[in-house]
Amino acid sequence: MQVEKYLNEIAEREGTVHLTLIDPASQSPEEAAAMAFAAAQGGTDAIMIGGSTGAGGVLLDQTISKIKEVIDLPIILFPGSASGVSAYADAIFFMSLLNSRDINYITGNQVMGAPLVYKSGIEAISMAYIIIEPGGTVGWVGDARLIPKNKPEIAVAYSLAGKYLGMHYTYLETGSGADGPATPQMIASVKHALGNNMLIVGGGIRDAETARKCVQSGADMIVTGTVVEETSDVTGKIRELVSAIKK
Ligand SMILES: CC(C)=CCC/C(C)=C/CC/C(C)=C/CC/C(C)=C/COP(=O)(O)OP(=O)(O)O
Ligand SMILES: O=P(O)(O)OC[C@@H](O)CO
Ligand SMILES: [Mg+2]
Repeated sequence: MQVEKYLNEIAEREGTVHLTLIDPASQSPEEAAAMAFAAAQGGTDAIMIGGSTGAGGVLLDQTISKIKEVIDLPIILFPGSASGVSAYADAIFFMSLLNSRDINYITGNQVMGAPLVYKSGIEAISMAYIIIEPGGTVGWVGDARLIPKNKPEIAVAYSLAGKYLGMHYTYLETGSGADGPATPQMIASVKHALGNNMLIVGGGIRDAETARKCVQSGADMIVTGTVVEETSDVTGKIRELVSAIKK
């Protein structure tokens, strides 16, 4: 429970958690380590590692070990499949894509990955993963029945189902590189239904204003990936986002 406790305590103390997503397929392990170092300087709380395509094996392990050489922040796996499990990480978002049509994303990869998580001793953090329009690559890969962005009640129903199944975290995802995150109305409705359960929001968050709106609507944690990959000043960008969302 160490990493989950760490995140929940930050949410409690500072109002919000900032997570930086690094895709091991997008750059070399050394470049990933430089990004993670810069993100840590900017005040991010933890690093998420994953991608919807080709994010496993030696490259994943090396990326995590290089990052661990330069920072002390928790490294949390964000797996696109069972091959996204690595013993080098501290924890894994052990998620089920609740609105997938494909059983492999609901329980299949989890069954293949669970023994690896058990053997490696990394911490599993249970999470309901819910994909909203437009959904991006992850929506396509995960064969999600995308939730229309103007239908908060459907997102609420999925979030409650996840909570009643015992999942501690709920992730509202619009897809990496989306035009924006879930609407304030959807975030507010879902958080209201979840109560104390943690709500993560990600997809298309690029600036302080958008991040702040998510948090004011009820997000407990904000994920940014693309903006960090694209900026030339990672520390400055993270600092901008972090100072917008923390109290
Ligand atoms: C718990 C275990 C072992 C597996 C879970 C498997 C599930 C449910 C996967 C959900 C569907 C999926 C493909 C998720 C990928 C999550 C992810 C890492 C998305 C973001 O990746 P980016 O690399 O930013 O996006 P692109 O792929 O678009 O670049
Ligand atoms: O790359 P971005 O758009 O920041 O999205 C992050 C995350 O929600 C993707 O899983
Ligand atoms: Mg990617």
